[in-house]
Amino acid sequence: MTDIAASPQLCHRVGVTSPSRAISARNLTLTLGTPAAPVHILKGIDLDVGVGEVVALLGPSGSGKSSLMAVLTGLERASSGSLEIAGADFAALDEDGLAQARRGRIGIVLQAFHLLPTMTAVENVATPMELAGMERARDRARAELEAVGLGHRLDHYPAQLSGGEQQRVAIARATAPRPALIFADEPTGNLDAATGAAIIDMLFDRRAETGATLLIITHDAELAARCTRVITVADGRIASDVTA
Ligand SMILES: Nc1ncnc2c1ncn2[C@@H]1O[C@H](COP(=O)(O)OP(=O)(O)OP(=O)(O)O)[C@@H](O)[C@H]1O
Repeated sequence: MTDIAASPQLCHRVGVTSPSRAISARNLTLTLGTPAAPVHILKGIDLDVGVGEVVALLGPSGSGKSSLMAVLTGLERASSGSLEIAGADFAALDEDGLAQARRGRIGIVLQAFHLLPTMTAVENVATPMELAGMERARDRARAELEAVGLGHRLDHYPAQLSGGEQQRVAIARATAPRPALIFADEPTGNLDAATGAAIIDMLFDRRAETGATLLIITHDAELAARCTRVITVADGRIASDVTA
């Protein structure tokens, strides 16, 4: 009998472990608002993203990019459709299940950093790993902060750091658990151009180092050009999908 676990190629084919697709979504919809006044935000999204792809998500304001990211990260439950993220069936999970599936699988970087103000840089990076029961969380947090050039800021609080430094902490927090996927929503939106460019270099470097799949929401055409694939969202649907 073939030992599936001992055959990575077969694992890929049968989808037992190490799925070759990071994202597989079929006919995803998201409707919010009230029953009397429903807002149809996502209107049937079909999307496959392979492991290691670097995808830019473009589209006009209000087109549904952040909502799509919220669904793909499990922060928001789709109203209908199927969704597999790094081998986990997100459509079948309840809130607790989604939270658990996110841990270690997904790293998120947002425009507004979202660091905890009462924790130092190393605590901000280590705490999610500690909560997820990962070993050596502090050591890993220190190493990741060193990798983003903040080895000299480990014990600083967010208020003692510049915007660019805070975003580097947020990147370290997202990448330290070695997630299969990193999602970034306009990660340079609060930074000046030079700092923003340095942050993107850092994010791309860390992604390359970890082999994660990266999906990044941006309005910046230059940044989109650095991605291997550009998806445009319009009115809750995928309007175009171009692989370089
Ligand atoms: N909780 C909610 N209830 C009702 N409508 C919502 C809710 N959240 C978002 N929307 C609407 O869904 C649409 C898509 O919003 P979303 O934030 O996903 O767009 P976006 O493409 O990310 O926009 P931007 O580029 O401006 O950030 C918008 O029209 C927004 O007003």
